[in-house]
Amino acid sequence: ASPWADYEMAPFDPIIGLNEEYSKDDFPQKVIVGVGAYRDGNGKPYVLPCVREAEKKMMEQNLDMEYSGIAGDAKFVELALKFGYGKDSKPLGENRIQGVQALSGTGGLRVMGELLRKHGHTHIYVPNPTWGNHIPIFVNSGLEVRKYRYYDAKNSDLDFDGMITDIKEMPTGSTVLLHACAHNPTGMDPTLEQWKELSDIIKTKKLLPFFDCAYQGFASGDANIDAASVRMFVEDGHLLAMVQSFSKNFGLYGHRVGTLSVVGESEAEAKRVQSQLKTVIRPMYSNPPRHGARIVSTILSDPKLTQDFLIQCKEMADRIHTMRGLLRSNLEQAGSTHNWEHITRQIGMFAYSGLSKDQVLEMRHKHHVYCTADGRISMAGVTSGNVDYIAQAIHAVSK
Ligand SMILES: Cc1ncc(COP(=O)(O)O)c(CN[C@@H](CCC(=O)O)C(=O)O)c1O
Repeated sequence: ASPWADYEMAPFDPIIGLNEEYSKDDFPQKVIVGVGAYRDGNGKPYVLPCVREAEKKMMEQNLDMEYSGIAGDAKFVELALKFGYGKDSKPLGENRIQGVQALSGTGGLRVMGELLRKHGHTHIYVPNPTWGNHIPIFVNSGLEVRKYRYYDAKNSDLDFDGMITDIKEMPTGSTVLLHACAHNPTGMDPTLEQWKELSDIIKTKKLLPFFDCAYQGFASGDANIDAASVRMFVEDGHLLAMVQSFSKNFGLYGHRVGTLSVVGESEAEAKRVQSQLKTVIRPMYSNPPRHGARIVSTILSDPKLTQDFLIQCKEMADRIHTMRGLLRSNLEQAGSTHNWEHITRQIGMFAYSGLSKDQVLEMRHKHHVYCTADGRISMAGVTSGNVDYIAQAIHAVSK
């Protein structure tokens, strides 16, 4: 008999699997607002012009195709950490922040999950709700995933009191995963004052803050504003970890470009952690791909290209912001009596609509509008051409 005879068909991925179902739908006005990947005003994937510019520059350099180091492209990591932590970051200047190139956010999260388990951690706390893949990433790392309250569905708002209460209950030394900005899937972020309160309580509790920074520059349109939470925690003296993804802000989705870094008490300590990260990486995938890291490195080491990037990233953020206003006003014009102000209060890639699973499935099967089962709408998939149709569909299933 075949050695594969007893393999079951695995279920579709709740986010990426939606593409598969959508592609089989031949309804002419079908719309997908599932995967958090930016689309331009015509609903098409968007390659930032500064990325094309960078590739042109790279083509002239006759670059080799040698293996990268286990920790990846050192120049890229240096520039990426400066972009994330800030060029004036004190610990960065003291070399107390050390990192590795990661296979984008997912890869960085998994490597850190493996490192934590390898060094005796048994659990990690993630927000409820959180990006769906966070859970299997850490479960497969061998960690127990615990949740802390994050969202008040009744009021479509942050459940800050619940969050603080749950954090106060966490055992000392626990790792607490935090979305640096543009929380996925709710789009609800703590205010700066709330981040300050979180920093104080996390410090008092001696927890390990682990930032997932997947939308820097893409949320508010300002890369410094979007990194304010991480930089505040570093200012407050936290020794933390951060994953950076360059999928959305640089539009490098399929190039798998990211970093994983730690802030240590000393340069030597941070370098010891970096060396341990390399022992996880080597037997997992050995070393990361070069092209995407070279693109980011080419952009961030060229003042003109950096300026172009910041403008082009802001343009993406601004388009999404405009679509939020349009979706909300179209819902109101469609005659919906629900309060949709949370759509314009939320930030980043996603609107957490509040639609129930049944309403989502009805919208999918009857109106051919595809969002994830939790009611999350990728605002990047909304355009002035389809916003009315989407609003009508949401209204039809929620009146
Ligand atoms: C908070 C968060 N962290 C990490 C990632 C991982 O992205 P990388 O490309 O590995 O850096 C995502 C992407 N979440 C999007 C994209 C599709 C997906 O991977 O699920 C989403 O939720 O639709 C994310 O939203």
